[in-house]
Amino acid sequence: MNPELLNKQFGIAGKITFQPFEHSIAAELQSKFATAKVSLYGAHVLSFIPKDQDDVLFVSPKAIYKDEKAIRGGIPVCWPWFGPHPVDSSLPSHGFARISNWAVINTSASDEEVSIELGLTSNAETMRLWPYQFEASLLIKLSKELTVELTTRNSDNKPFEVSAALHSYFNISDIDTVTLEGLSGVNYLDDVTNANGHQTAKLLSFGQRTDRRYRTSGKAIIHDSKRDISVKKSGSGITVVWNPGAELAMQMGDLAEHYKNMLCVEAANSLDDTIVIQPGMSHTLATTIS
Ligand SMILES: O=P(O)(O)OC[C@H]1O[C@H](O)[C@H](O)[C@@H](O)[C@@H]1O
Repeated sequence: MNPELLNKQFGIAGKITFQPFEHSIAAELQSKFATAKVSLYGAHVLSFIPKDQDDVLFVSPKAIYKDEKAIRGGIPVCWPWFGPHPVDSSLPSHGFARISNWAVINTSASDEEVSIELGLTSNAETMRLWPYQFEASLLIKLSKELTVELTTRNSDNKPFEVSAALHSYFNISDIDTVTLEGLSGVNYLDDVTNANGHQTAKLLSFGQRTDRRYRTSGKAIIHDSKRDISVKKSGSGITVVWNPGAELAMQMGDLAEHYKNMLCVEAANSLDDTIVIQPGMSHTLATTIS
């Protein structure tokens, strides 16, 4: 598909247009309240800009745009596994959705909301990486809020297991001063120390490498000096909180010093919230950002 054909088939005047973007194509969405940009490579939301605000999402100025590489920032779709593959570490980290080209399935627009649905279906290449027939879709709805819904449908004749994350990178003023609310009283697995923990403080602060999987389905609020960002979710029993900290970030060519301006708060299915999907059934993991 090229942008002209996509504009003909799915473009909506003044609301949705398709443009060439790096090695792929991006959809630009414009609602009454905000704009958003979505790359078809990875079904990757790259920006969410409410009127008169800065981008709510962070994309690294050092992000690398090429096939087989995930874009550093925005909302990578980690699927059908989160983190390293459970048994074969040679397979792509965080699955293959974020390094696959997705198709446009549908677009729609009303006075209040603009939406686009992207799809990824099993094929010879995905069967090599993950031997199941599936239909995945990512529905992106832009109104005052941004909602992203990842639906996995099992179109095979045997059950399969999925872990996943909507790995949202938020644009923040300074990792040393930002705080995160909503995790108090929640148990977590600390992936830096590999130890279990329990959050007692009302606000979580950073300033060092943080990589935790919190066992919660509740909402979180980022308190930044310039605004609050609310991260709601559904179909998710795990919230991943990640910032690599200075030392690790400096080893990441596509991030480096820009780690200071990002915080990941991710609606996820992982650990004992890994989802088993029976043939013909589906599961939806969703996040709403405002
Ligand atoms: O570098 P990536 O493959 O995009 O992964 C980035 C990060 O994703 C998640 O937040 C994990 O919890 C981290 O352990 C990981 O480092």
